[in-house]
Amino acid sequence: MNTKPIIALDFPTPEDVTTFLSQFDEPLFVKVGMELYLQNGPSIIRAIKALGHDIFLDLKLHDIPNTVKSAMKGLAKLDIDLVNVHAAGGSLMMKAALEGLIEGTPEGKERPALIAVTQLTSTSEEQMNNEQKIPGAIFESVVHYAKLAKDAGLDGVVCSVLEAKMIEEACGKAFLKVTPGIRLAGGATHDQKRVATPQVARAEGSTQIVVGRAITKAQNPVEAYHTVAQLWEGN
Ligand SMILES: O=c1ccn([C@@H]2O[C@H](COP(=O)(O)O)[C@@H](O)[C@H]2O)c(=O)[nH]1
Repeated sequence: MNTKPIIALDFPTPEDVTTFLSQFDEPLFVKVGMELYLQNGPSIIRAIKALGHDIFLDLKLHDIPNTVKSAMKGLAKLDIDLVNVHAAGGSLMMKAALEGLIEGTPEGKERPALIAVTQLTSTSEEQMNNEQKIPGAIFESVVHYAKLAKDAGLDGVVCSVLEAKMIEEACGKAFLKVTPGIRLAGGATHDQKRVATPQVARAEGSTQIVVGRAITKAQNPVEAYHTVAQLWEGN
């Protein structure tokens, strides 16, 4: 799996994406989320892939197993590298997602990696306790979901940097720990609750970092990307 920082393309239109990507002269790893995909559909994936970039399709599927399986079967036909579901959908749903992905991947193509969202990085422990009615520390819930995802045969999870080391201990180094909530030191945290810098992400065992606004809203996005990449790579 590509280890470049994953840039979250949280834009509404293909024009926004083209304008943003045209500033870069290298292949990137980008994330297409709900905002972009739900307004533009599969054509946006084809357009980004034609430019030579790797794609994480971040749709966080969460439904009954049969529905998720069928949806994954369809998504597997797109040229994507990484896709996800919510671990809260349960073991049967995660297994069904994997089956759909395997069945839908065209012959001769590598199946996209499949990961599960544990607890969103915008969720605080207090919120989890009071709103989801899950008692205890948030890391316990995150590690529990990571183990469920591993047992269901998934390739990894989305978690915050703060839980990456514990997941590595529980699920192994090769299990993907994809961590959003990345900020440069002193940067605005916006709606994120469990944040860390790229340096801490590297030290804690994240396998991939996801960076949105710290790059896309920067005055000079290319410079911000290279700063993040250097800190992440330890240069
Ligand atoms: O737990 C999660 C899962 C997904 N995300 C997504 O990552 C980016 C983060 O954007 P920033 O601007 O760097 O905060 C965004 O697309 C989310 O949908 C997440 O943040 N947390």
